[in-house]
Parts: sequence; structure tokens; C-alpha cells
Amino acid sequence: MSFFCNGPVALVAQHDEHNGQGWRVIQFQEVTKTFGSRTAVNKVSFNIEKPQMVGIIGRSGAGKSTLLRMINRLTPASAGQILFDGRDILSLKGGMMRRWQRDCAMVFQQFNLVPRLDVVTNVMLGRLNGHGTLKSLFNIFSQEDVNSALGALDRLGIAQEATKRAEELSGGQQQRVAIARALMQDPHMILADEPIASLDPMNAKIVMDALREIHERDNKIVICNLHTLDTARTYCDRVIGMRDGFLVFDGAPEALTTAVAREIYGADESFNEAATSTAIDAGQSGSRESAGAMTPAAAAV
Ligand SMILES: Nc1ncnc2c1ncn2[C@@H]1O[C@H](COP(=O)(O)OP(=O)(O)OP(=O)(O)O)[C@@H](O)[C@H]1O
Repeated sequence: MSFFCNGPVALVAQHDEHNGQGWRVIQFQEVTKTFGSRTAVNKVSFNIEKPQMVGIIGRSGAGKSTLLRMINRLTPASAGQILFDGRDILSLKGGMMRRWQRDCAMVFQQFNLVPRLDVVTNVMLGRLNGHGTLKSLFNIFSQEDVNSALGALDRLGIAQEATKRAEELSGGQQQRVAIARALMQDPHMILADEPIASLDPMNAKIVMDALREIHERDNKIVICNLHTLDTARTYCDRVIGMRDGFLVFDGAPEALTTAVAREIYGADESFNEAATSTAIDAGQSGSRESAGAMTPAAAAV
């Protein structure tokens, strides 16, 4: 299904919170965020009914980051509901809220690692929410934590960097460490806020391949804010377009034509898709840096 409209949409299907296959549905119901007089996210409604890789696109200021940050409660919503398994996650407090935040791991544009800590410790920080207060306070990790962190790094193809300080790594490597840290949370979903915006095309491809592989192999939802249409088309099963806080497009990547993109971006006839391109060539694998056990996922899309 795809649709396009110029105003608020409310397409919340009425159904059980389970999709009949034991998989838990996420429902966004008129989710809204206002900052003073500005409405950053305006009555956004949609459901995710199966593990999908969802790309959110739109021009700067459209509300993409705010929407993502509301999901894991980094930004409080002003109105609406986000239901997971029928439970409104926007009203969770204390330990329940922290557990939810562990369930939806965030990956940020600027990686958010601790620069002077070694890579493996940075990855293990993903476990902190699951530890008791004392253990968390002193960063006490078990041998099992160390083994899991090394396993996650190996999966991301950077186990050999485990003992280096995070600040010694390239941007692409740091983002893979951040993804390994997210995996340590064993989350239901990964929320990636412009994960490749600071990376060159080769590293952008490695990072997007990694996210796609996690989606495919672990059957996890990945929601990814993206600035580039070609990346959304190549990697995502579903694209959501935002404009001025409204959800204005929700459909398959094939439906994301240049004309549709022009509407989402509020651009005129001079709109040039190349301006949003990262020039990721999904087929260019010969010279690229190894991503370890990654499957070049773009080929599967
Ligand atoms: N903490 C804040 N205080 C006030 N206004 C904010 C705050 N965060 C976001 N906004 C405003 O909300 C609107 C949506 O911002 P948001 O960062 O969600 O957009 P975006 O689509 O992610 O943009 P970009 O692609 O540039 O990151 C913008 O007008 C922004 O200025």
C-alpha cells in the first residue's frame, strides 16, 4: 500500500495488537510534538505490523528526528499514543521506561561513543541498563558480557579493533561500534537517526549493509532517518515521507518516484535527486572495506 496526501493522516487499522503470527504490532496514533508554538510532529499515525526496515525521509526540519526520539522517550510526546503489544509506551515510567529504552536501541549520526574508552568497553555499555545499580555504577562486566561484546564486534567485522580507544577509529568503524553496542541491548528494534550522514559513500554502504543484515538475520525492526532517496530505495522495505511535521507518504520504495519525492521535499520542477544522493553503489564490493560476516543486503532488496 502506498498513499500520498498533503495533510494529516489517520490510517490506524483496527486490529489486535498481535498480527496473528505471534509478532507484536507497533501502532502510532496521532503522535504529536510541539515546541512552543511550533508543531514538529503533527498527528502522525501508522502501524508496523511485521519486522520491516523503514526509512523516514523529508527535508531538514520535517520532524524525522523528533519522531524517532519520541519512540524511545528521549523526547517526550505532547499528545497521541505509541502502542507496543497494546501497551502505551509513552506513559511508561522508571524501570519500565528504562526497559523500553533498552528494547529500542538508538544509533546516532555522531556515534555517541565514549572516545577515550576502548572499543569493547564501549560496546559493553549497551548492557548497563540491564545491570543492577552497583554494577552499572562501577562498569562491572562479566566474562559473558566481554564474550558477547566481542561476538557483536566480530559480526560487524571489527573485532580486531576491540582494544583500541574509540577515538582512534574511523567514522565508519565508530558507527559499527555503535551498532554493536545497540546489539548488546538485544533490542526489539533499532532506531537509527541519520546513521550515515557523517560518512563517506564507502562507509555509508558498510553501515547500511550492517543495519540491513541485522534486520534480515535477526528479524528486527529497523527505523532509519535518511537524507538520501537512493539509500531509502536501496535498503528499505517501506518509506515514510514527512513534510512540515505531517506524514505525507507511506509506501514501498518503488512508489517513491521523483514526482512523489518532489512533493515530500516541497520542491519545484528544478528538484534534482542527485542532490540527495550518497552515490552508494550496492554492487561495488571489490575494493570496499570488509564488513566481516555481513551479507551485502542491498542485493536482496
Ligand atoms: N529541542 C527543540 N526545541 C525547539 N525546537 C525544536 C527542538 N528539536 C526540534 N525542534 C524543531 O522541530 C522541528 C523538527 O525538527 P527535527 O530535528 O525533528 O527535524 P528533522 O526532519 O530531523 O531535521 P534534520 O534532517 O535537519 O535533522 C524543527 O523546526 C526544529 O527546529
